[in-house]
Amino acid sequence: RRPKNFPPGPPVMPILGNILDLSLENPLKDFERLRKAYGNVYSIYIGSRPAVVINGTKAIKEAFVTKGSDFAGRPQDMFVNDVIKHNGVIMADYDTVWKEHRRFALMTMRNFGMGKNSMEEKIHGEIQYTINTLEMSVGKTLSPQVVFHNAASNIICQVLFGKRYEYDDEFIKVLIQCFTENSKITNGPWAMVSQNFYDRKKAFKNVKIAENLVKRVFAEHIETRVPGEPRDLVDCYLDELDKRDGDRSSFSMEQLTMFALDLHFAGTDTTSNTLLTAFLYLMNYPHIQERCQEEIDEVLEGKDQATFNDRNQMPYVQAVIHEVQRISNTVPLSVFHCTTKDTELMGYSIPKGMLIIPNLTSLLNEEGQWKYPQEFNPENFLNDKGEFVKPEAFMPFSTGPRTCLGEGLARMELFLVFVTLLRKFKFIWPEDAGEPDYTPIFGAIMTPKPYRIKVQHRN
Ligand code: HEM
Repeated sequence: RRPKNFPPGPPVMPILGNILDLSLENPLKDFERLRKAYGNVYSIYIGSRPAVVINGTKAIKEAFVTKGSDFAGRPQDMFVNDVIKHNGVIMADYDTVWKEHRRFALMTMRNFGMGKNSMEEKIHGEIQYTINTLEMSVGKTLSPQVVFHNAASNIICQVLFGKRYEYDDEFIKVLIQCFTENSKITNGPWAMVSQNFYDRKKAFKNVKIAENLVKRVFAEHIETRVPGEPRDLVDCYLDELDKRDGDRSSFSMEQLTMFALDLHFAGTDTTSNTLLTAFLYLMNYPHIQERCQEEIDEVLEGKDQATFNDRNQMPYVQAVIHEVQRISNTVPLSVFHCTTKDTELMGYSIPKGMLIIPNLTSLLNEEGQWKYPQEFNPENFLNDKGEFVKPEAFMPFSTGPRTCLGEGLARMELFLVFVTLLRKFKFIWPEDAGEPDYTPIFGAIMTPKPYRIKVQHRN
């Protein structure tokens, strides 16, 4: 039975809890059904473990902004915590390790954002490889999955390791295989219910392989670095290690390993799947693609390449990119949180250590927030004067102290890739491709179903 004043929810079965109330293939519709039945804050039992599901702008803001620190923990007793040996930043609890590493990552990425070797230049450098690949397919069709995945992976590799990798490079191939397998193992349908279902050995082995790979890159860095003259995030971390007192600092080579893997993992599939969604819709809404191209041509006339600042002169393009992010629902249930102390939410009592599921999907078509909640329509982000506006419910990166650490980088990537490719190419839905299927494949990160694109040069 639920404790007094605990959020309501469906009746609980012994051992299984509410697991039969949720489709294990895709529970998003069930979460919405339960929201309608029990309100924006409700509870479910995953096996014998209670969890509070938070829905809608008002409750999400109260939890993660107004009571940010109360809701900023991460569960520490899940299988994934063991697999990553409690290291890294994504699953770190609300503690000094998390605070110091988060601050370090934000500061380092900001510093690389400026100057000659800036983030913009790194992104443009990588886009050139994407353009070359597309050039080879002009007039033909190609599968864009690998192209966008490769681009997103290489941009984050440039930031972390100062280099890019060809897609068939052993380093990147094996690293991605380890991530993909472990995502399946730790997020699999029964993963939350019982650890007996996990392929535990395989998950630990994959982490070991990934760790050894990045450790080799660190060894190269240690050999070739000039202290105080960092080339990338790994060099910055090594400088930081020099400065800190080894015993009392939360920085260590062990932490660096999972930290780097975390950033690569978090920065690759998220951005590449958003780009995949963008091009899926642009091909099937050619009038939207053309209107973007008109605006891009006008603003960039006489310029070699776009800068991130150009977005301020492109309200329509901005609206389309934001609408793509809304519709793609890339991280549908955010990353699970955990309460750091006994607290209250919307009048309910929530004890310390409670598993919290932020249902970001509930914001996508929330009543009163969107002009056209059920359709792909950039008007959702434009006011009557055609100016770009961002409704409060737009939170694909979550909100509060744990909000996505890579938001700045992701937004810059999305804008520069989108604008540069649309300026150069026309993207066409192949004649023999049939009706597009917009329903994504459910996962911790949503993925559009595989599709092909036809590329043409613009006149
Ligand atoms: C379109 C792209 C992206 C989306 C939609 C996205 C979304 C999210 C979301 C929803 C969270 C969970 C926040 C929370 O727990 O409240 C998150 C966390 C995180 N993201 Fe992203 N992300 C994207 C790109 C990136 C990139 C490029 C990086 C790499 C630098 C990154 C690094 C992280 C990290 C490290 C966290 C954990 C933050 C923490 O626990 O303090 N993300 N992201």
